[in-house]
Amino acid sequence: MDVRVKICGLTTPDQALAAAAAGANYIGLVFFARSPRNLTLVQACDVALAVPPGVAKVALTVDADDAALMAILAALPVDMLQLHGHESPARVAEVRARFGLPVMKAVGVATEADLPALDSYARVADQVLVDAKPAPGADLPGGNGLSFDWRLIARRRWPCPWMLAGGLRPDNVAEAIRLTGARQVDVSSGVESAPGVKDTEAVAAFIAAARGK
Ligand SMILES: O=C(O)c1ccccc1N[C@@H]1O[C@H](COP(=O)(O)O)[C@@H](O)[C@H]1O
Repeated sequence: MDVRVKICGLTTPDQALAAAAAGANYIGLVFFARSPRNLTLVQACDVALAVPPGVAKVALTVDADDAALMAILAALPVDMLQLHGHESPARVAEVRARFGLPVMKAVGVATEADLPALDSYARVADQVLVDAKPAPGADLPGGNGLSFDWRLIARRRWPCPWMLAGGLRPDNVAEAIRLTGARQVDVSSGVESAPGVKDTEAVAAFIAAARGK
C-alpha cells in the first residue's frame, strides 16, 4: 500500500489543489496566530472548499479551547482535528467525545524519555503524530523543519495509526520511512519556497519520494 502523505500549512486554494493533484491524502490548515501559515476562518474555508473529495482536511490547533474549536467547525468542513500543543490525554479524549471527529495528537520526540507519552496518547487518540520536540524557547511548537533521531522509534508500534513528521524533505523522506517503517508522513516547511508558501514542485517531489517513485 502507498505511503499516505499529509501536506500541512497550505495557505491558498491553489496550493491545496496542487497538493491534491500531486496525490496528497491529507491537507493541513493551521490555526495558530504565531505561525507564518496561520489562516483566518474565511481563508481556511476558501482553502478547504478547494480540496477535492477523498483528501482529508485536517484542522491544526494548539491548546485551543472549545469555543475556538467550535468556531472552526462552524466555518468550514473539517475531517480531522490535529492537537499540536500541550493537550493532556484527558483533553484529547474530551475533544474526541465533544466534537465527534477523529483526533490526531502530536507528540514531540527528542530522546528516549519522550516515548512513554506516545504510548499514553496512542490509547486515547485516533492517530498520533510523531514530531520533533521543539528546542526550548522555540516560537512554534511545530513547523520548524527540525527532525529527531529516527532510530528512536525504529521497530516501535502503537495501537493506533501514526504519522511521522519533523524536518522531512524530498531528499530525506525515503530514508526516514526506511528507518522508522512509517506508513504515513507529514511535512510543512520542507516543501516551501518561503515560510507559508508551498512549492508545487517540491510537494510533488516529496510525495513521489515518499512512495518510492
Ligand atoms: O506548520 C506550522 O506552522 C505549525 C505551527 C504550529 C504547530 C505545528 C505546525 N506544523 C506541524 O509541524 C509538523 C512538522 O513541521 P516541519 O515539516 O518540520 O516544518 C508539520 O508536519 C505540521 O503538522
